[in-house]
Amino acid sequence: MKSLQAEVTESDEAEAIRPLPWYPDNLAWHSNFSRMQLRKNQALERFHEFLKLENEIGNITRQEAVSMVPPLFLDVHPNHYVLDMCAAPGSKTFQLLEIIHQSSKPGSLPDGLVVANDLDVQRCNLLIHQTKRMCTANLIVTNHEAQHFPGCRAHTNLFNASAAGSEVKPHNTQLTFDRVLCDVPCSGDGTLRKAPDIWRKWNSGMGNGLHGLQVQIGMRGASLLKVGGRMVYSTCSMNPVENEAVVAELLRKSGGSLELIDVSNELPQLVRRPGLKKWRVLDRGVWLASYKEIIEGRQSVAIPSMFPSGRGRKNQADNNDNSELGGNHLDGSIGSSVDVSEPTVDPEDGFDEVCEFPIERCMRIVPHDQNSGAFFIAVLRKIAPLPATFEKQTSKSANDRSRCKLPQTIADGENVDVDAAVGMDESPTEAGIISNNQGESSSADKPACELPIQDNKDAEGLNTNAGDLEAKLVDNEVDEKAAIKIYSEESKQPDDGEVDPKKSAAKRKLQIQGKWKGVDPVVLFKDETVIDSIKTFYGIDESFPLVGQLVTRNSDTNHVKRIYYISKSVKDVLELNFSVGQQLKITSIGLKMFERQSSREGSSAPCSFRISSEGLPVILPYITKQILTISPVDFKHLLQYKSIKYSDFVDSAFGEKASNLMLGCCVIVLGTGTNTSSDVIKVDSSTIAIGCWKGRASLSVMVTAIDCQELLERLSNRLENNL
Ligand SMILES: C[S@@+](CC[C@H](N)C(=O)[O-])C[C@H]1O[C@@H](n2cnc3c(N)ncnc32)[C@H](O)[C@@H]1O
Repeated sequence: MKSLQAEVTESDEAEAIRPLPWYPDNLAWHSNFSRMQLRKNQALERFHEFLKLENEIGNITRQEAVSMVPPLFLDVHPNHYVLDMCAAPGSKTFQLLEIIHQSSKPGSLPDGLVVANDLDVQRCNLLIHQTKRMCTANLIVTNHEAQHFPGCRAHTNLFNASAAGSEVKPHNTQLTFDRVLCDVPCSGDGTLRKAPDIWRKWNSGMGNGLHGLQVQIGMRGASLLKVGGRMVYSTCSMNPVENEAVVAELLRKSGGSLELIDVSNELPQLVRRPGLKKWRVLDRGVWLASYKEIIEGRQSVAIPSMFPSGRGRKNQADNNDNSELGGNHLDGSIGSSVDVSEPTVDPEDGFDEVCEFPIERCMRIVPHDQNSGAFFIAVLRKIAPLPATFEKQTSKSANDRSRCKLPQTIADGENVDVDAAVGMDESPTEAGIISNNQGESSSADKPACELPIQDNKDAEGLNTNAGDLEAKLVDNEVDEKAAIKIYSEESKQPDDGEVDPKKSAAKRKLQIQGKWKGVDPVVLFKDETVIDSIKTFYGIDESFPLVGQLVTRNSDTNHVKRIYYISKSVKDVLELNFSVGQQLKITSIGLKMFERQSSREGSSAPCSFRISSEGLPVILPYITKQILTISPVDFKHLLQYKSIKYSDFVDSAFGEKASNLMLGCCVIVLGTGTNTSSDVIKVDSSTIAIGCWKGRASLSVMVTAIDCQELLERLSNRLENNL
């Protein structure tokens, strides 16, 4: 790689690419080339092509280095339930999925799952497009305001209720997570180096305007976290109001249930600086050392929790409850606004407040320490259930957002959290919500009562996505608009085959009748005739669980076009979601496993469903029919010519076996020798297999052009290395 650098810069002093020393197992590498160099420099053309191809396939993800840090501190294990609260465009979700899947053997799925949520529906589509490369059955994508993420708590009476035909098991009565990532919207000043525009646009009002929302998201994350679980709070901003102040407020509100973990022993090679113990708040050009200094009329903009002590002033205590941004002080029992004692003061400067928590355990990553973007990260552990008021606040607001029409009677009264129980519509008391809904937050999705929105005049140009500039595909090189278009066009395609205007109208009606307007319903696919025909045709081994783990997005099960496979963990969440009246607004779920054949030849095949490329790796070890191994030379020809007559295969025995397969989809596995049309097919992590169409006269590949290209490269590497 040094020579590559030399060719570009006429100097070989710096390395072209190098592994990031702090990333485990050398899995992340840093490139010194700018986007411009990659695009324009001819010497880098092949390298650039390689990056683009591998990115498209899903083998490489291009990402700002520091943006990869938060998931590492989550300490995710394959059996964990992980919630990524503000997930789009999904670079961290992808990393989380990689960790969940890291030790999975071919054909087996991890016990954990990732729920990736984002408020913005278009960005959710982008996330779906990005994570599709992962081919995972362990992901659910949802579209909620993170601060109101549904708790899906089933009422105890529902334990035996059959929802969508499935029983809810008592241990599965609430959606809680082992790990929660709050990579919240922020003002994004940490991305200044690569997004210099921020220099002109940024103002202190942006951070002040987001503080309340950030606290709310953190609070909701904490309430959805299991006791003993870890939560990471992160921003790509260096503004303490969006960072240390938020973390301190979470600690304050949690009343000792959350602890800020000292992670100085983790990723020791990552250079980081401690969190700030004291800071001042800038409001309209005035630096404020404490809440006491706020001028009249600005109390609803700069609030106590933005300051290191988190304390308000006595004569404001009552007013704060209703006027403060973000509704942090609703109940008056916990939190800063009602604490009238004098703030802690640093004796050295006489008036600056000092944060009472071990806030230095937070991490600040600054650009000049290791040539990176800037990031703020705090790692929290839940050591006890949260105080009732904290839980109540967050679950109340969540339930207000996901009302469902279930009876309000609670037979066994005691020990039931009435607020959190399904369908318990309490009158909402939640305080001001920063209106940052850019998505399709419909009126149905609005709180019944919204308190005043924060005075945001100062935050002109405030963009709750600004924090995402770091992830705004500057690195990913994905054309965001194009990807959204591709995805939405794809998702617009009727799931039920050909476009029939009558059918489309009926389908629209079905959707409108659903709980989440405009979102295709998730339906468990149970058509035994179809499932049996698939099982018989491909000889799918009984040990592969199909029943109960197939879903579609089409209520008209007779015209299903795509069938998705879900892991056991996703199935459990789905069943819980059914049982609580579909509180989760699911925009994507499962791995596309089977697709209906629509061609004329396809409809005359014994099985009308083909195996999709995404699903093939999961089901491959269980397929016993319609599967053959092929020699490298014939495989190469097949990828090059896309379709080959049976008599034209170099290995004539293979050609004959292929011609004897049943009409329809089949699976071709790359063998190692020259004559490999043997009957014994071994599958391991290095196995290469593709879906093909066994026609009357020829065998044709059923993979995309880009997949063919990548497979040809892999094949030539293998042949070169004699693998
Ligand atoms: C910093 S970005 C997240 C980047 C993402 N974690 C990644 O690594 O690719 C913040 C995201 O929060 C989303 N967002 C803004 N307000 C939100 C809210 N109230 N609830 C959920 N998501 C929100 C934005 O749409 C944006 O995608």
